[in-house]
Amino acid sequence: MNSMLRSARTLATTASRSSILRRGYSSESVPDRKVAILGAAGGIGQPLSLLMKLNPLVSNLALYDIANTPGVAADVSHINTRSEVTGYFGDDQLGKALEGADVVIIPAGVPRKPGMTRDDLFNINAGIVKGLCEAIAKYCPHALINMISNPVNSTVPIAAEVFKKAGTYDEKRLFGVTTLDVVRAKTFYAGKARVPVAGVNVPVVGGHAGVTILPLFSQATPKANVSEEEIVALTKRTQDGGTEVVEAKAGKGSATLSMAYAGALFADACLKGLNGVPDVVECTFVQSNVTDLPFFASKVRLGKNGVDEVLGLGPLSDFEKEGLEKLKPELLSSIEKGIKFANK
Ligand SMILES: NC(=O)c1ccc[n+]([C@@H]2O[C@H](COP(=O)([O-])OP(=O)(O)OC[C@H]3O[C@@H](n4cnc5c(N)ncnc54)[C@H](O)[C@@H]3O)[C@@H](O)[C@H]2O)c1
Ligand SMILES: O=C(O)C[C@H](O)C(=O)O
Repeated sequence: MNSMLRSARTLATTASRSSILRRGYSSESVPDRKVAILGAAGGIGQPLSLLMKLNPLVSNLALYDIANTPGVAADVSHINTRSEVTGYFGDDQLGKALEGADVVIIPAGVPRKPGMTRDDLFNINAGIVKGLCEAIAKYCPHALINMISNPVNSTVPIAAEVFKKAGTYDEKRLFGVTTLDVVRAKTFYAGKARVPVAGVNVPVVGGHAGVTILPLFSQATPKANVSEEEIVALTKRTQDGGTEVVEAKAGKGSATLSMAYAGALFADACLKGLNGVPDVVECTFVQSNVTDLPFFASKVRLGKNGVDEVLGLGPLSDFEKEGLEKLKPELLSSIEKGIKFANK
């Protein structure tokens, strides 16, 4: 029995070491990193907590929610990976959850039901995000913020305004998580192009709601014989991906598992950037000069201070150019709605 336990322990240690080595580190050089998840007991929060517990770049995992985090934290903490896990709940414990955090991931807030748009979540989620960002400004003003709560097109501008008021705003550290759009675009493209999904890349730009989600299939790799008609259908399916899940869940919420996966990918990219791993590039919704809109999702190089460089759009097809012009009014109005709310 003892020898069985020993081999299991050796396997876990070897797995964790080799995954660190795969990420470009020597096993001695991985710095301590604290990640806080706000909304950790929710549909996204729980599987995201699990995935972040499996990430060897995390040394301290703080799980915060208004309730139920002690159970989630106790459960996840038994997994034999690197990070220490602590559960926090209620306003009184928010400061402790945030103190010293390098990355704060925010999936707190209500999800959609069939028939709703993401903007229909604004009235509840805007207040939740505002309150959480006020606490972030106080307890971990230098953390990288990964905003998942919808409507992302408005919650990111709300966060920016809260940080500006507190005097802590750094545009390099605030990210709207649009990785799920990229994950979907890759999956749908691989299916149509009949290529192995593992090697597929598709940038997705714009925002994170309906037509503001603009996948750039003209830049998808590997190149494949996909007709214009199929590109139109792939674009629509990517834009409606969230709604597809909301309808399939029929009142029981929106994407949680694929979102947890996407959120974990993006947080991992942020941690790698912080740790100085070169050439970490992800699409994300950030303060931007790429278009005339103040916030825009595009490829971003991540570095030791968060955003290292916001990359341009590259060549667009006529269909994508048209999509870009179409998305601007809606995206601008969602951004302005967020800014107005934060300043009222
Ligand atoms: N960015 C994206 O691509 C993407 C994808 C999927 C879902 N979402 C959004 O993520 C959000 C969460 O979705 P879900 O399915 O996990 O919802 P959920 O209702 O299952 O979980 C939300 C959690 O947030 C918690 N919460 C509420 N107020 C809080 C506060 N003030 N502080 C801390 N926690 C608080 C709740 O207690 C709950 O546990 C929704 O707004 C949803 O639209 C975004
Ligand atoms: O669609 C939603 O409401 C959730 C999320 O934004 C998604 O894209 O799945």
